Amino acid sequence: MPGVSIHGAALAYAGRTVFDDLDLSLPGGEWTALLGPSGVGKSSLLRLIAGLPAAGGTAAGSVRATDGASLAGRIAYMAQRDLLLPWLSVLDNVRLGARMRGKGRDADSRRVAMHLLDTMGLADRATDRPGSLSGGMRQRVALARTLFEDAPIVLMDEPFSALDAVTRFQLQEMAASLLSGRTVLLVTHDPMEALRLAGRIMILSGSPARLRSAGDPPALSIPRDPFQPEMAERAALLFQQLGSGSLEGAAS
Ligand SMILES: Nc1ncnc2c1ncn2[C@@H]1O[C@H](COP(=O)(O)OP(=O)(O)OP(=O)(O)O)[C@@H](O)[C@H]1O
Repeated sequence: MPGVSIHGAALAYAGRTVFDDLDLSLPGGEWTALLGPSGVGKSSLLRLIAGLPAAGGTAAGSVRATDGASLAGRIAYMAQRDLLLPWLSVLDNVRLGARMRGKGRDADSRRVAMHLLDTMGLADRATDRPGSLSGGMRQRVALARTLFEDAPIVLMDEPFSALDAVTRFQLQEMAASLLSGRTVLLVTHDPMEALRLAGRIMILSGSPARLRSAGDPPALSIPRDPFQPEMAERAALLFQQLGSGSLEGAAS
């Protein structure tokens, strides 16, 4: 599975530098979690890696796959907003990427999309329009759409944030299993979520923002059991690390 190497990432809006000269490597086949205070630039970094434009801003940097091949068509990106198309059914939203590539209407893709919706507990809403769904349901459809892409590299921006605690727990497990062995970058505000799912945890903080490692997560199998004592200890430390980071910009 290819990793991703980001070099010299920079972003500014109206002369204000959000980050510059950032380097980050996403090891192939592993989950990397990205934590940091609100507004520090996590979504922007994810968008830059996805090759999306910084509307109204100036972005730079190189993003390459470690196998040397093009990244085109190998990245699935789940944005913070679900971006569901209101005029399409839930089922057609899940297979939207394939439809846009001129596929996705065959029985096979219908079966895969229906299976994902079933896993998300939404099989009975397949023919509904997104407007009739709750925020958490919409987020599950967006997650199903991301998984449907079956891409080796997956970028997810707070994919579980709108879910109730029990559904979040279940979908974290499901995503860990379905995306095991993929190269994943997960933006989250939840330290325990990062600790459950990621092989590496990075913190983005300060202004301009800098990246630093939060250290190794506990040596437990993924998805890690949050009820293990070492997870609670590590989460407490991560809270401290995040707290100190969030004041860096204000102090400087
Ligand atoms: N289109 C834009 N025009 C001007 N500034 C922007 C624009 N988009 C983002 N920004 C600014 O860039 C900075 C980084 O935003 P970004 O959304 O990447 O942060 P974030 O860390 O993902 O925040 P959150 O955790 O709240 O989602 C913020 O200060 C934000 O105000």
